[in-house]
Amino acid sequence: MAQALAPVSFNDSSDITDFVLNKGNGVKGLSEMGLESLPKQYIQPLEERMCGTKIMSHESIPIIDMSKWDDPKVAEAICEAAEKWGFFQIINHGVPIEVLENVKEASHQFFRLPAEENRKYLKEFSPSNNVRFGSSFSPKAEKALEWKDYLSLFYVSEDEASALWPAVCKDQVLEYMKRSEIVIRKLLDVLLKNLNVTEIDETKESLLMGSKRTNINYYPICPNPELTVGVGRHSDVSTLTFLLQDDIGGLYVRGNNDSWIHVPPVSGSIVINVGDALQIMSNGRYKSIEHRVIANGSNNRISVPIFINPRPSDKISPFPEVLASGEKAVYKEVLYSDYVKHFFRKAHDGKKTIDLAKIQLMLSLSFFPFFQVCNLF
Ligand SMILES: COc1cc(/C=C/C(=O)SCCNC(=O)CCNC(=O)[C@H](O)C(C)(C)COP(=O)(O)OP(=O)(O)OC[C@H]2O[C@@H](n3cnc4c(N)ncnc43)[C@H](O)[C@@H]2OP(=O)(O)O)ccc1O
Ligand SMILES: O=C(O)CCC(=O)C(=O)O
Ligand SMILES: [Fe+2]
Repeated sequence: MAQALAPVSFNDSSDITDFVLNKGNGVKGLSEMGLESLPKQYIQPLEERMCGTKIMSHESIPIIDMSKWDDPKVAEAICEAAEKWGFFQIINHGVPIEVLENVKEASHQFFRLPAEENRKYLKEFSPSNNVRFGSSFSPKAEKALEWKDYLSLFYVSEDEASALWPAVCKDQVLEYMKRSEIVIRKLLDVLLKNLNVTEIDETKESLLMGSKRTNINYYPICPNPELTVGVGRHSDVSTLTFLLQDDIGGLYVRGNNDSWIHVPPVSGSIVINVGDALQIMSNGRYKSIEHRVIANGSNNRISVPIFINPRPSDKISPFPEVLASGEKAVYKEVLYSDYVKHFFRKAHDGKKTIDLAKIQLMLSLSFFPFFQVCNLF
């Protein structure tokens, strides 16, 4: 049962920000007050709303059955999906359904806690930088806030997680992460073989899956879902993202020609998507595709992504094996923690984060005779 909130009235918009972000009520607190209309901070500009966009209802991202894992057709389907779509769903992946159900239930338990409990994990109060409760994405940088609360758990060790993660969900999240590991290794193995990387040594293991972060996203019922977003357009900064969603739906992936494609909930499935780090390491062969989540007027929604990342101290760049045939590097070397900080310090802005790593074509003006002539005047 949701906690009944004491009546709160807001005099101005800074009261709402304080209630949601500083007091730790989240948008969940706003939603449970039964607001009749969306506070103005959450109203997105027209171009960021879903209405008016082209939705390709007859298209869908691939669904890949992993039960016949050794079948070369499965590997082929995975690589093709990562190249063409950057997104696919997997079924019969080997993570027990019970583990998935338990993590969804534990996520609801966390978001059923009173605000005083959740508040303990706000950046200012959290016992560790590795556990963080928040709302929206980057509130200080955003012109319009997003209708989402989250708990973000950076994995360091079982001991640290046992000591610091919230008691209502730590065991279930740890089990989910442990069981997903084998599937993630299989996927990376296949994707890397296709790039002529036949051995994942210690260095590559760190670059591909040296750190893991699990987020629990909570999208409460919204009074005017058409005016806002759950999560704005972005690509993930991970190597791969392993995403569990519940049965509500609302995740959209960018398709061709400015269109959007829904990722329908499929019972027992996991959504896999390529992140920017793998796009960089594969020199653009695998694509991290823009995606977003709409707000919902009648149901609360939960999703639980595991972001598989390089270590913060790793320097990422295209793998030598990918460039061995003479292919030109499209991306330069970047320190992964710099890359992630750049992502977190701005509002969601589609695929712009990766510009940080792009090698810019320097056209020296003096190279062209025409400009040399102009320079004379
Ligand atoms: C929240 O909504 C989201 C999230 C996402 C996430 C998509 C991903 O792909 S997450 C995978 C990211 N990779 C990693 O976490 C592994 C590497 N980690 C690191 O490099 C570092 O741990 C770090 C994340 C860069 C933090 O380093 P630290 O030195 O501790 O830096 P800070 O100063 O604390 O943070 C910098 C800046 O980022 C903000 N921030 C930090 N962690 C989070 C977090 N978990 N969630 C949200 N924001 C975070 C922090 O507030 C700082 O900003 P300030 O303005 O406060 O200075 C996709 C879509 C979503 O909607
Ligand atoms: O909630 C979802 O389905 C996707 C969330 C997402 O894109 C993210 O957390 O990076
Ligand atoms: Fe995402």
